[in-house]
Amino acid sequence: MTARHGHIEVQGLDIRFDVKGASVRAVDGVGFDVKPGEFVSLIGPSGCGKSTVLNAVAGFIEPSGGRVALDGRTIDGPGPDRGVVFQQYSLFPWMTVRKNVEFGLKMKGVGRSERETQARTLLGLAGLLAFENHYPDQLSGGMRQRVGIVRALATSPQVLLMDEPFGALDAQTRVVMQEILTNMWQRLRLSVLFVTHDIDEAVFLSDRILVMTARPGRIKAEVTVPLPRPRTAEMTSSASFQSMVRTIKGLIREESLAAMGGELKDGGLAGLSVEVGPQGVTGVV
Ligand SMILES: Nc1ncnc2c1ncn2[C@@H]1O[C@H](COP(=O)(O)OP(=O)(O)OP(=O)(O)O)[C@@H](O)[C@H]1O
Repeated sequence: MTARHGHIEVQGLDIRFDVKGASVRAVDGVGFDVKPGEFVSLIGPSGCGKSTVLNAVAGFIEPSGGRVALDGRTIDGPGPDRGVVFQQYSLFPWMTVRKNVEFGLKMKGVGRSERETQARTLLGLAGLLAFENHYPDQLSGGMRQRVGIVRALATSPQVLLMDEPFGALDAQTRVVMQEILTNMWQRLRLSVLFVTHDIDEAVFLSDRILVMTARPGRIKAEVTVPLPRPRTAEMTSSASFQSMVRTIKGLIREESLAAMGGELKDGGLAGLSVEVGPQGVTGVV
C-alpha cells in the first residue's frame, strides 16, 4: 500500500520565544520535507530546537517566520490529520485501555460498534488486545506507551509526530518498542516525524535523519539510511549501521561542543584555558 497523503513541508521556519523581555531565537531558517509514508528523524544537541520544530508541525506553536504545510495546506493549529505522541504517557487514568483508544473516535462522532472494531484492530496490531479492559496503572511503561501510540493512530491521521516517545523506558523495553513501531509503521505507511536523542534509535527506525545544529537550530546534515526493510535487531551490529552511527555521532559532537563553547562565553568564562590531563580536566587557568 502506498500512502498518498501526509506530505509535510517546512520552509524557512523561524521560531523565536520571548524570555524575560528578550527575543530568543530557537529555530532559524529550517527547511525540510517528509514525503508521504516516509519515516524521518530529527536529531541534534540538547536545546537545538527539535521539539520546537515538531510542535510547529503539530500546530502547537505559531512560526515567527516561514511556513509549515501538510499536503499543501498551511498548518495553523492542531488537527486530527496529525497524531502526536510525547514522552509522558498522556492516557486518561480513569478509562480502560480500549476507552482511551476510542476517545478520539468518539469525539469525531464515530458510532459505538465501529469505534470498538477500530480500537480492537489497532490494539491487536500492537499486541495489546488481551489488555483492552485494563486501566493504565495496571500496565508497564512500555505497554502504556504502546497504548499512547495506538490512541494517536486511532483517528487515522496522515502523520504521526513523536517526541522522544521511548525516552522514559529502560533500554530493553526501548528496543522492543522500536521493533513494534517499525512493524506498525510498515503496515500503516503513514508519514512519521520522530524526535530523539538516541542515534541508534534514529538509524534503526528512519528512512532519513536530519541532524540539527546547536541553537538556533538549522539543518546541518541529512543522512539517508539505506538499510533494507523490514529492519531487524541483527542489522544494528552490521558495519554499515555502525558507520552511520559514528558519522552522526561526529556531527552532533561538533555541535554539542559549539553549544558548550557558547554557554561558557555566555557565562563569562571566555578566554580561559582548560588543562586536560590523562585523568580528564585538571584545571582552568
Ligand atoms: N515555550 C518556550 N519559551 C521560551 N523558550 C523556549 C520555549 N520552548 C523552547 N524554548 C527554548 O528554545 C530552545 C529549543 O528548545 P527545544 O525544546 O525545542 O530543544 P530540543 O532540541 O528539543 O531540546 P532537548 O533535546 O533538550 O529536548 C531552547 O533553548 C529552549 O530553552
